[in-house]
Amino acid sequence: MDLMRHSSAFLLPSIPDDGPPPTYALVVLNQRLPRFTPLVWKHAQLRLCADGGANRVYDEMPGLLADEDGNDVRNRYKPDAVKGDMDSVRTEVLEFYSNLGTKIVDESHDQDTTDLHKCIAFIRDFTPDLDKSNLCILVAGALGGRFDHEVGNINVLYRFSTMRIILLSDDCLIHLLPRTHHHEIHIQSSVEGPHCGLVPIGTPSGSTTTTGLQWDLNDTEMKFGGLISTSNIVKGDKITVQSDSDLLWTISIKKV
Ligand SMILES: Nc1ncnc2c1ncn2[C@@H]1O[C@H](COP(=O)(O)OP(=O)(O)OP(=O)(O)O)[C@@H](O)[C@H]1O
Ligand SMILES: Cc1ncc(C[n+]2csc(CCO)c2C)c(N)n1
Repeated sequence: MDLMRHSSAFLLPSIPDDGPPPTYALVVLNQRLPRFTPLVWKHAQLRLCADGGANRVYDEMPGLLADEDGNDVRNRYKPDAVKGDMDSVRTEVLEFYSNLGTKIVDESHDQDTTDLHKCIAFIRDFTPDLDKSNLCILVAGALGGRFDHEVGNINVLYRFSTMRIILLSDDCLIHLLPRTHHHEIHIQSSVEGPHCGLVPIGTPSGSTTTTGLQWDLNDTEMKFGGLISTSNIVKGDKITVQSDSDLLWTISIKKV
């Protein structure tokens, strides 16, 4: 079985030169911007706002870069596209970015998929210039907030399970570990950990085996209603996971 490597290097000021770095794309959702949004914005080669996410960039980016001129920040942090059903983005914000050259994609006819879903499908299908050979999509503001939205955001990990997508908040990140691979998670201990979890959402896991955790699993069954691994602790700088089911990996983000 093939090995999949994971790293939160995008939270570091500069990405270490220890192998080919992923191409990052950023999707900003309609929640308070995580404090590291300007950093991941710089690492990303494509930046999208999901509907009301554009209001957040417009309203909050200047506050995250308080030592810079606010108007200058607004002009420099220009999304490549705003996409969604357009019921939350303000008209003045749409006009501001469209005058700067941002692509506006109105999909108000589709009331069956979320704005995040629409953004991921757009990245997959309509960005021919983006190198997708090692693409990692970062989603800012995906956690903490309305529970229906959080669950909808997690469901997007499953609907696009062959794409690398990382849900982010100020406090933690979540991504999928597909059962089709063995996994090696390289811990960036200056910015993440030690609290972590492995959660079998969707289907129970008959067997999961890990190394590098305080409470490692050894051919262990996990299911809702039984054991799931929450409040675990990373011990080493490398965690390995193999499972017969898709699992969610979550790790805390440090307030540095
Ligand atoms: N409170 C929240 N918690 C988590 N994610 C959120 C939250 N609010 C918005 N989002 C995410 O941001 C995206 C865009 O948000 P927006 O408010 O524009 O959506 P919406 O479709 O108008 O939502 P609704 O009509 O259900 O309030 C959503 O699709 C969702 O992924
Ligand atoms: C069974 C079912 N439940 C909820 C919705 C509503 N909904 C889901 S995604 C979305 C778009 C949000 O921007 C809306 C309105 C639906 N269509 N079908």
